[in-house]
Amino acid sequence: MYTLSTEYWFDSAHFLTDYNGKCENLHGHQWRVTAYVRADELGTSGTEKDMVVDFATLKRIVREECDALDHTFLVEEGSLAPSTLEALKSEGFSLTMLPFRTTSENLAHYLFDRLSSRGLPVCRVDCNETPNNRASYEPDVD
Ligand SMILES: Nc1nc2c(c(=O)[nH]1)N=C([C@H](O)[C@H](O)COP(=O)(O)OP(=O)(O)OP(=O)(O)O)CN2
Ligand SMILES: [Zn+2]
Repeated sequence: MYTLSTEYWFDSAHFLTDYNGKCENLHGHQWRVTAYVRADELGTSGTEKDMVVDFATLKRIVREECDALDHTFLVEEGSLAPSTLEALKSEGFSLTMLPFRTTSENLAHYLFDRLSSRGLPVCRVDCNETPNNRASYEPDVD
């Protein structure tokens, strides 16, 4: 089994709905994302001979997914009044509407699905909310 990983990051604002503490307030993180791809066998020909995936491809896709979230306000759908959303948009703020509570666990799962849908043989995604606090998502494989 071969495993590759690459790391990238995005800076975003969020708040946690139904949180009894400071994280219910709007605040920001630099989320650091580590994506792992895995294969039993290496490529046999062309650019990806003896590779799981070309690092250039892996880096590009992970960066594109992180850049899509970077410097946006991650908003859980239904967590803000429509008038608030309109006011934020009218001020020119970039919002990313997400159908889940914006925990690091859910963001790791979301990014896993995004990377998988783009054809990467992703096996795990880590999402560090702070240098010390990390959530990982990896599906059951049985
Ligand atoms: N399991 C999870 N717990 C928490 C999450 C999460 O995504 N998954 N998220 C938060 C908040 O986003 C919060 O911003 C994190 O705050 P905190 O852990 O307090 O981190 P700080 O670095 O700001 O802590 P200090 O030690 O106070 O500096 C909460 N929990
Ligand atoms: Zn937070």
